[in-house]
Amino acid sequence: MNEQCGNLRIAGCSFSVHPMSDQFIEHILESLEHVDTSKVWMETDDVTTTVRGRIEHVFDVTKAILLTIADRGVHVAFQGTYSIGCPGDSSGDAFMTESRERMNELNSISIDQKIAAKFSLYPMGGGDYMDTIYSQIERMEANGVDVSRAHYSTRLDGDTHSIFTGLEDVFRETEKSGSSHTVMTVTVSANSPSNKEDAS
Ligand SMILES: Cc1ncc(C[n+]2csc(CCO)c2C)c(N)n1
Repeated sequence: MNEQCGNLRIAGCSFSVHPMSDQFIEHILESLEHVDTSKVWMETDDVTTTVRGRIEHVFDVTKAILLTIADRGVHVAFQGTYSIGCPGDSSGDAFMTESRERMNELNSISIDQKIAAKFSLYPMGGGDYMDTIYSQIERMEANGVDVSRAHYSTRLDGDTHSIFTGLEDVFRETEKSGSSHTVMTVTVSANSPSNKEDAS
């Protein structure tokens, strides 16, 4: 049954995946095809794919696309810009009435994939933005993610599910803390040959 969510704001992510493989076209197109995107507005062009809708579906779909490619063992980079607070157009708004059940979590959860990530949070239009950023970085540590400092971003090492749960929590909490427009950029590397643990 669909819920009415009139007071929810539309979230979105514009993202690219870059599989380091001669078969990059197949990896990109097949992952976009394989993942259930029925609960988000979606558009793909030669640079990015944009998904828009409820926060849970935006994170569910982006995580599932990354995992679909990484699960094939290919080295893949992901870059995403998540945003909430920009007024949506009517075609995207229609997806805000979708129910909360995530369409890809059952498949995704069976995939065990370590990743390295860096994220940057930009809470705009409300309160002390540095306080918000520092408290959200602390929240990440509570999720069992290995958190370390980096220039202009925070590095996260760990399991894909812990990291994406943490990123979604950070995004939701920043929104709740009064930021009128929140932007979060996320860069991920999976199956990198230069991964410290694998390289010996
Ligand atoms: C998620 C995601 N969406 C779009 C592109 C852009 N792109 C680059 S190659 C290719 C397939 C052949 O056209 C596409 C769609 C991307 N890299 N990742």
